[in-house]
Amino acid sequence: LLVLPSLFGEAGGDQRLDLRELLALSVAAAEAGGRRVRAVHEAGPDLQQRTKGKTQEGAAELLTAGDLQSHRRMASLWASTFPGVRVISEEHDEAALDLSEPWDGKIPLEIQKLVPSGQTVSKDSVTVWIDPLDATQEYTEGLLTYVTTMVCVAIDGKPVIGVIHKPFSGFTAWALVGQGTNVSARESYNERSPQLIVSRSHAGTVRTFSQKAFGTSVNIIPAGGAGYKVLSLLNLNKAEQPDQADAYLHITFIKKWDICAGNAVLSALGGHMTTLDGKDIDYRDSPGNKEGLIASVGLDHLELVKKVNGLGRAR
Ligand SMILES: Nc1ncnc2c1ncn2[C@@H]1O[C@H](COP(=O)(O)O)[C@@H](OP(=O)(O)O)[C@H]1O
Ligand SMILES: [Mg+2]
Repeated sequence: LLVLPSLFGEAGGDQRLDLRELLALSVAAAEAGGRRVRAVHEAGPDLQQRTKGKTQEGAAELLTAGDLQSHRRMASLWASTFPGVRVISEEHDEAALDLSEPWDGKIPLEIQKLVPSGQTVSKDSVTVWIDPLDATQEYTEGLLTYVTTMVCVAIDGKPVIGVIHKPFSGFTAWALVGQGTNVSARESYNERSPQLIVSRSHAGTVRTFSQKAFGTSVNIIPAGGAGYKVLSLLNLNKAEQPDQADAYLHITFIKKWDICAGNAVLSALGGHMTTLDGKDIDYRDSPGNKEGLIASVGLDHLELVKKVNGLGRAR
């Protein structure tokens, strides 16, 4: 492990951020948040679950102590390490952030090997998206394999760093577009008749939609969590990732903290995550994405888009 003392105590003047440090902090934050998610579950059974609102489709949006504590830890790490960086988290917390436990500055060996240091970006170009607990619904149901914590760093609106961490297995997928990643795509995917992974709790009419796009015999795998569904497109063993799919399809509203990290991981592998009409998603601005989502790697993404575009989403 390498410690970077230069990281701390920099006076305000330096507005450049090192990409490798951003990646290592993203991993550290996702894992630290994951420890909170796990601790709350282990202390259970009371997750202090409550409803924070409703989705546009009328489903309850749940919040648990796991979401909140993970948010506090993840947001505090960012705030104490890179003050002033724009961070957008799914959760808010009026309580002051805890700046007493900053990032230790250690760059994991695996990252040191794959990503050279010294590449910097301007602080103003950065937007950090935090999902302190993806698949909250499934977390409350005890379906823990779906649960992830995610961090994404967008630069000028493009997803460049993605981290998806599974607190209950300890696995972390990370990627820095154009530089390195610890995950890979599978050798082949089924293009003619792709297995689609879709939401189990915010599906909308995705089943009918999929049949219109890919034929009535299309194979659909319902699963929780946007992070989990992206992992199902990768080359991971079955014990880690029970579901394996060829494409991820989502037709209802979704927020950018749910999808940015997965988008970065897929981009790093040469894959794509776009709206249903094939547009890239801009991660600079407002959190909502109303245009649906199709994600793939190792497939002709444009062909997929041709099948799902213009079908009328009936949301
Ligand atoms: N229609 C919708 N409106 C708001 N959020 C949605 C949504 N569909 C999915 N999401 C969010 O996207 C994530 C993945 O959804 P799903 O598991 O249904 O595929 C979940 O995030 P959180 O668990 O972080 O809230 C879920 O709340
Ligand atoms: Mg989420």
